[in-house]
Amino acid sequence: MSVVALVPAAGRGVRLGLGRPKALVPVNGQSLLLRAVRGLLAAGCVQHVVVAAPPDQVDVVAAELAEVPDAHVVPGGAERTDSVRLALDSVERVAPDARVVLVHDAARAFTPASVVQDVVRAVEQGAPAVVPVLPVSDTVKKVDEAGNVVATVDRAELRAVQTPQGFTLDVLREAYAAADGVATDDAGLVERIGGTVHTVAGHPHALKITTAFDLAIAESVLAVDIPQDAGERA
Ligand SMILES: Nc1ccn([C@@H]2O[C@H](COP(=O)(O)OP(=O)(O)OP(=O)(O)O)[C@@H](O)[C@H]2O)c(=O)n1
Ligand SMILES: C[C@](O)(CO)[C@H](O)COP(=O)(O)O
Repeated sequence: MSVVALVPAAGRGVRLGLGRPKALVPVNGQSLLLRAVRGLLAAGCVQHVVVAAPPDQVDVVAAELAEVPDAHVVPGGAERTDSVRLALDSVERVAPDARVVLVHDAARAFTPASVVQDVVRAVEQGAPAVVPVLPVSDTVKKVDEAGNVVATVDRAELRAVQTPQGFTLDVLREAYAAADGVATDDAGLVERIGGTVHTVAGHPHALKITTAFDLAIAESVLAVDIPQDAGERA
């Protein structure tokens, strides 16, 4: 039985604003996608990777991953959920012995190996769905359409959710089969079918590179040779 990781990498990177898919943006000479895929395989518990590429850039992405024999590339879709679904559809062909599946954003290219290992371990120990989380450090307020504060939310009950998210293959397939529309994360689809989603500690280095500021952080801090688990975990 093996572990397969699905890597949605078909986004356009609009908020980053570099005019190219974010996954192909290099940090210190290595693309976010290559870093994310190498990071998954280096964790030692993932055997197969399926990357969802922008449909018009499948060849470019395949060339980017040419040196990674365990990575397969499929065309992605219009929304992240569509891209994950298309990658999931290929698992039977690419990794027929897989029983555990991770879904990991290419944009979280600096995720430490320990987070990948903790998520896989939790699924293998019996959790049907697992997400890495961090506590929320800001005060969080709910606002109305006019921008006025309606309530202050108790942040002790809140967590910011990262990837990789881990699932038994059966549960993720069931969640996607039942999915009506998109979700901002894959565990959300498991919640919709009444599944229990377990949490493990995330890591600040697993941030999602979304804006130019995030990229600057990666270029100045994360891409240097730091111990994988340096920094605070939840
Ligand atoms: N249709 C899409 C949209 C997003 N993603 C992937 O989902 C992850 C998280 O998405 P996000 O950070 O929002 O990336 P983008 O969609 O590229 O960002 P933007 O909204 O700024 O264009 C990224 O690895 C992205 O490539 C995807 O595979 N398919
Ligand atoms: C899946 C995710 O990374 C969990 O935090 C996040 O929801 C992706 O969000 P985006 O809407 O694709 O930026």
